[in-house]
Amino acid sequence: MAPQGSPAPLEFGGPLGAAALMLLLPATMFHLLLVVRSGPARLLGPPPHLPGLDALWSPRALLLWLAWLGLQAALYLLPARKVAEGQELKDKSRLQYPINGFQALVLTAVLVGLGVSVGLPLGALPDMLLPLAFAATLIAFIFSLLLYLKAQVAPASALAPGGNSGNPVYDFFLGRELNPRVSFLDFKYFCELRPGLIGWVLINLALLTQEAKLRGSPSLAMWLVNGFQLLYVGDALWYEEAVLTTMDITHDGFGFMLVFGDLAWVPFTYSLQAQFLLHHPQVLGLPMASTICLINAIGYYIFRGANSQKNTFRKNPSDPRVADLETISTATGRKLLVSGWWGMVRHPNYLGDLIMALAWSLPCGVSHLLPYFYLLYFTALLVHREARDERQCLQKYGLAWQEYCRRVPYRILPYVY
Ligand SMILES: NC(=O)C1=CN([C@@H]2O[C@H](COP(=O)(O)OP(=O)(O)OC[C@H]3O[C@@H](n4cnc5c(N)ncnc54)[C@H](OP(=O)(O)O)[C@@H]3O)[C@@H](O)[C@H]2O)C=CC1
Ligand SMILES: CC(C)CCC[C@@H](C)[C@H]1CC=C2C3=C(CC[C@@]21C)[C@@]1(C)CC[C@H](O)C[C@@H]1CC3
Repeated sequence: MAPQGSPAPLEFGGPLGAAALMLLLPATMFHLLLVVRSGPARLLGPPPHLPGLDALWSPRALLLWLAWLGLQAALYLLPARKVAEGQELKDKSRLQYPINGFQALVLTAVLVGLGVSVGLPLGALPDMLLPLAFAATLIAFIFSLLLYLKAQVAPASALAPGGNSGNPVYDFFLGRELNPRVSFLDFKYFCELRPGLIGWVLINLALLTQEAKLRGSPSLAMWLVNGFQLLYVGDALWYEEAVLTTMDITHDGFGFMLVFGDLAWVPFTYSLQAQFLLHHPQVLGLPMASTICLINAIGYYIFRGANSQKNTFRKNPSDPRVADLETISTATGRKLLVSGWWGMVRHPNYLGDLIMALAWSLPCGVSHLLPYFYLLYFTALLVHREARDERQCLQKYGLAWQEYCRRVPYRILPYVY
């Protein structure tokens, strides 16, 4: 299907950038998985050894990851407490999405609990991370290829604004179809929240279990990392409906970037701090632990406050919780908040998220840079994402957006950026 209308500007450095990222992202993930278990655990040093194919390839790991995807897909298809409508599409239709992500998290916890009580060796998972990550990467490449082929027969109205440049490498990376689905199973929405996010907290739990086995009990640092990240994932699934308005769902196609990000990058690199703690135990005193909890609480307060304020406002601007906030009118009929959290900086939710990212690394001490990888990567991701969002908002809201930028000059960090 030929791309329609004026071509969207190329992002991520065009085809060359896309090709480089397709190599760099898996390479970085494997580098992290290898160095985290090495003695020096140097983020920038070479890995202790290069694994042979026998260390990477395991049919058992592939089957396990496929079974995991199958289980999460089955939980997705269970009756939901609510069915939400997505944003209006090019053809004026709206897709329907089940809101049962939190239910999937709870049911997974129950199933894992039952499994462990009858001898499921959860503690064996940390030793399988390398072959599991390899299986997830293979699945990501094959799945992205199938999605690319599926898009060849999709109607033009189903294609994403980006990801249809005509260059196969670029389009494979960004994704051609906006909302690929088979019947009620929406692949992008499913992958964004379920297998990766729930897989991440399950890997964390396995690392905690293994630490308890090795050292008698989990360390305070491991409890904090598990608790903070469980709160983050639980929150994402509780407020699942909010993901329907993110640029990933409304703007980006579903290609290698998101498929790999959701299925491999999130579970295997976002669990880096817990992996680090298993191999490099840290002693954490109560005063430091309390300070870190306070930092996480402040981050969460800003993150949740900002996200909820915008979501409430977008759902119903006359809701008493947001009705008093100052706004700017736009030509589209929608308004922009210019006081409250969104009057402080233009992306207060990113600020809260970054503060939490800091709190997740601090339990790992300050002797290594490696556990701070997430904070560094996430800062780069959010700065880039903020710039992409601003471009899209300028296109959508024109002068009103310029006025908003004038009234709220800082993007993420007040008086700094
Ligand atoms: N852990 C991770 O890896 C990641 C986490 N995140 C988190 O996910 C959450 C969602 O982030 P993201 O999808 O990037 O986008 P946002 O939730 O920040 O949404 C941006 C959109 O909000 C609307 N908006 C912007 N300014 C205003 C305003 N002043 N008043 C009203 N509406 C406004 C615009 O859409 P419109 O006007 O059309 O409503 C804009 O496109 C964030 O908390 C982020 O930190 C994001 C990426 C990765
Ligand atoms: C591998 C690449 C560098 C980029 C991959 C990006 C993805 C990992 C992220 C893109 C947007 C995401 C969002 C979330 C998780 C990470 C990805 C998939 C959340 C679900 C995290 C929890 C928040 O509450 C909502 C987020 C929405 C966006």
